[in-house]
Amino acid sequence: TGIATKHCLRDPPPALRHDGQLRCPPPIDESTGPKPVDWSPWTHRPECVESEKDPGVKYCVYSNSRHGDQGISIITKPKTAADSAGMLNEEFPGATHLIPRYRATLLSTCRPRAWVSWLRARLLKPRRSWRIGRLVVLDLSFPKAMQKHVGHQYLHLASDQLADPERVLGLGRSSTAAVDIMEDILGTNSFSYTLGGDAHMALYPEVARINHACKPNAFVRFSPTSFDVKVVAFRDIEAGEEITISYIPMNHPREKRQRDLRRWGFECKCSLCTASKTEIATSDYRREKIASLQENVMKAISELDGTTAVRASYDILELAKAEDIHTMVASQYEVIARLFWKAGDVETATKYAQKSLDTHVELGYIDSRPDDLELLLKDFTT
Ligand SMILES: C[S@@+](CC[C@H](N)C(=O)[O-])C[C@H]1O[C@@H](n2cnc3c(N)ncnc32)[C@H](O)[C@@H]1O
Repeated sequence: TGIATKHCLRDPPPALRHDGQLRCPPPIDESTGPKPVDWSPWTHRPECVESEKDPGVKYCVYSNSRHGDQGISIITKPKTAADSAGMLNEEFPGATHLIPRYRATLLSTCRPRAWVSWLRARLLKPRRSWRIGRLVVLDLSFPKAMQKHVGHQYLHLASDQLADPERVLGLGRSSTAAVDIMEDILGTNSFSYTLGGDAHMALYPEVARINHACKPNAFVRFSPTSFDVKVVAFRDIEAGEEITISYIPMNHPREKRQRDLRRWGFECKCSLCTASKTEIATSDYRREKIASLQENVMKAISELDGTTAVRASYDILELAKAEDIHTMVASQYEVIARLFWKAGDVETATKYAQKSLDTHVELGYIDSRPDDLELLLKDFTT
């Protein structure tokens, strides 16, 4: 049932602030009441529908059209919305790397539906990022729980309640199966996103403008505490160079990457996929070798053959470096650390654990915290 938000204390005196009951809980469904009600933190009355397949399970559209500059709409279960409402008040921590002037450049050069590199950098340094928020978030179980036309109706409502629905409607569309424009836009442009522990899809209209490359120069980092995302540069991106991200895991050979991307509705034309035959063969050779060495590591671990596991892991590390798969380099340091830890060599394990953390921080994947190493080593023992 709904909660009458009018009667709760919006700004309790400091002495009472510890008592959560006195605060306004976020309204969770459409039955809160028809009259002037403070829907805070939502700007619209949440519209809800019961699952066809699972009676009793409800999904609602929650919108705040003033969040950021484009608003936010979330289609999810009431509990997830209530639990995550606090994220609306948060910003991505560590905002020191922002390059605000990017916004103007990005928006003015926007060319919908063009594959050509519309998104160009002025100059982006490694670990420098540009912060973006405002989106549509959709619980992945929602489309399966609804009749198609009901699902589409709620998707349209979610888009209509944003500050500028045109920003969503102007996005590229490439699905062959979708029957509805919003379904196509979400399928073409959204990311997997976890909210309240459940799988969701998230659409960030600005990130959606970034093309895929199999050797990208940037990646998207999601905030754990807010709805913001950052686009972080892996390396210096020159003025005029296109900003690219990878839509898929970065360590696969060309054929597998093309297969995966066809599911997104396109044939990849990035520089790696269109390189010379020799370059593609060289890259595929290394990536296939990484995959077979990973199998060797697993086999050696199951046979308690630490020496073989460590040797194969070093080989993977070198191949990942040669292929510029930065994320794999960082995680491979951790694999090596864990193998040494298992073998009882705490000193070497600690050295590689630190290298893994440093590489993640250098890449901008994580922000450095004083207890990082301690926490990682603790994880080795559990
Ligand atoms: C998320 S959108 C990217 C932005 C889009 N190019 C735009 O201008 O709005 C994904 C679509 O961009 C195109 N695209 C992205 N990366 C590509 C690539 N590496 N090769 C070919 N097409 C690509 C495909 O049409 C794909 O369906």
